[in-house]
Amino acid sequence: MDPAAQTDSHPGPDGHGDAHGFRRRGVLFVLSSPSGAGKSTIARKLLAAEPELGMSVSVTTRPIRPGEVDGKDYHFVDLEEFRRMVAEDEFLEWAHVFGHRYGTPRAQIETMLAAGKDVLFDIDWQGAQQLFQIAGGDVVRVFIFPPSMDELRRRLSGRATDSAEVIEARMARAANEVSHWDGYDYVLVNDDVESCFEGVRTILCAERLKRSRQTGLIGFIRRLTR
Ligand SMILES: Nc1ncnc2c1ncn2[C@@H]1O[C@H](COP(=O)(O)OP(=O)(O)OP(=O)(O)O)[C@@H](O)[C@H]1O
Ligand SMILES: Nc1nc2c(ncn2[C@@H]2O[C@H](COP(=O)(O)O)[C@@H](O)[C@H]2O)c(=O)[nH]1
Repeated sequence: MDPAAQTDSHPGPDGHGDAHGFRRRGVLFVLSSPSGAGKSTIARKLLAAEPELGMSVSVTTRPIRPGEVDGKDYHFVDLEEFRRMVAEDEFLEWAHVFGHRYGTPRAQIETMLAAGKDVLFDIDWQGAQQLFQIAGGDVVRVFIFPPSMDELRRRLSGRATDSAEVIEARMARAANEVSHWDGYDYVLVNDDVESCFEGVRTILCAERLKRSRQTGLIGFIRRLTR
């Protein structure tokens, strides 16, 4: 990634920052969990609630599921095209997950950051680690636990998008995914969708504030106290 895209301030509508005069840069916001714990569900709610947040749409060699839309849920490609993208260094990170390949295309992230957006990533622990290294540690990583492994299995079955064989493979990998939880900045349990969403949204808001630069703060305070 172009380091300038990652660290530059977004000038905001008045050229000096956001509506309050604060400069800020894009937050790289990662959600990981074992498959089926609910991160896509939380991600959808977060994107609907936060217009300044853009979604990183991954490229995958996995077959498309019923109901998925190419270009919205993923960019679905064959192995040859994925290999071409790797060879031409088009990925910020990529990994083997559940027998398929998944990668984050670099160009869309640069475009969103240049437009002043924060970026949401739904990626596994391998992707979170790679992104952390690329971004020099300036990544917010949230790990979502299911309430129990039985409930995880119920959710994977209830989603009705995968065969029994695929569900078993994902359950078999769940313990491994969970074992990486302590590499994350925040950990939440998705027992209830609404409260998990509120938790994730609170983390995003707090991290945005932490990164705010106070360039316009003095003027803002003067205007307030005039
Ligand atoms: N808190 C919850 N309570 C009950 N069901 C839930 C909850 N959160 C999500 N679900 C349901 O669980 C299923 C799996 O959720 P989702 O697809 O969001 O998981 P995921 O972590 O994104 O999975 P994957 O990694 O495979 O993409 C969906 O059918 C979703 O509606
Ligand atoms: N390292 C990456 N992991 C990714 C990426 N896109 C998705 N994922 C993760 O793969 C699994 C399976 O997803 P599914 O849609 O097949 O259920 C899940 O844990 C995702 O978070 C990526 O670009 N890089």
